[in-house]
Amino acid sequence: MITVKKLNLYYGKNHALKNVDLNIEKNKVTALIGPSGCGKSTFLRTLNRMNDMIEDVKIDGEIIYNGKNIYNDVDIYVLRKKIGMVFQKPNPFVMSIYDNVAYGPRIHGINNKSALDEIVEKSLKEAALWDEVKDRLGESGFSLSGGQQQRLCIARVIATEPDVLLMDEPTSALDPISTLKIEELIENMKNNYTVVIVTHNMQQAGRISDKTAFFLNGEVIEFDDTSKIFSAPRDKRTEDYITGRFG
Ligand SMILES: Nc1ncnc2c1ncn2[C@@H]1O[C@H](COP(=O)(O)OP(=O)(O)OP(=O)(O)O)[C@@H](O)[C@H]1O
Repeated sequence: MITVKKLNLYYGKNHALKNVDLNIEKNKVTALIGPSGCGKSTFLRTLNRMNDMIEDVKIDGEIIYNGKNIYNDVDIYVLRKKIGMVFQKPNPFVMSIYDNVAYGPRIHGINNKSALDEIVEKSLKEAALWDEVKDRLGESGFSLSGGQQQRLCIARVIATEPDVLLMDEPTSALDPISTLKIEELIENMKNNYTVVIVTHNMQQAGRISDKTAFFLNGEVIEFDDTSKIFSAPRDKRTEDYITGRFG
């Protein structure tokens, strides 16, 4: 799905990603784990070129998606539609629940009311939120609980029909019950999408991901099936991290 080859990223003089090679497989959940500041979020953001907006960033290497290097000949607008992002804190727009979900499709030229209705319903259903909001679609997105707001943000991304969902600690601001709902949702979503998720929560990575990449100081130390990483890691540093010896 996405092949990353010899990716290096510098914030000024800070070499934040070092020769990262990684293969992100279609319809799988890939977890990125590692101690604070090791480059997980930076890596996630390279996948839809969110770092481009930061001053003084230099990137080399390749990220091949659909046969093309996204840093060469790709329209960023189209790329971000296909590779969507969900952030740590739910960030609904200051508009109704309906308009939050319809926002992306409208930007991409869909204005027909019944087509939009259909997309809104389908996206909210996929995000496991429809039953809770179907009678209050005109209310503000901010009238929802934190967990519901995060599912609304997921519905908003799904509405533009992405292939890949990037999630940066999507449950770290949520209570345990909302967290479990989002985890369940992520497990179901992999039938239709490829998911890459940054998490600090080892149990979460173990529960929901198929593949895990362990980052340390900007390098990928180990990348394998999640079951293998957690039961028989090859590298001592991975073992030390997952058993809680540091980080
Ligand atoms: N916008 C930025 N400008 C400059 N340096 C940055 C920026 N974002 C991150 N960095 C630096 O890049 C390195 C990696 O940070 P990053 O946020 O990717 O790590 P992380 O593993 O996601 O950390 P955390 O788990 O704490 O979120 C750190 O040294 C950080 O200070």
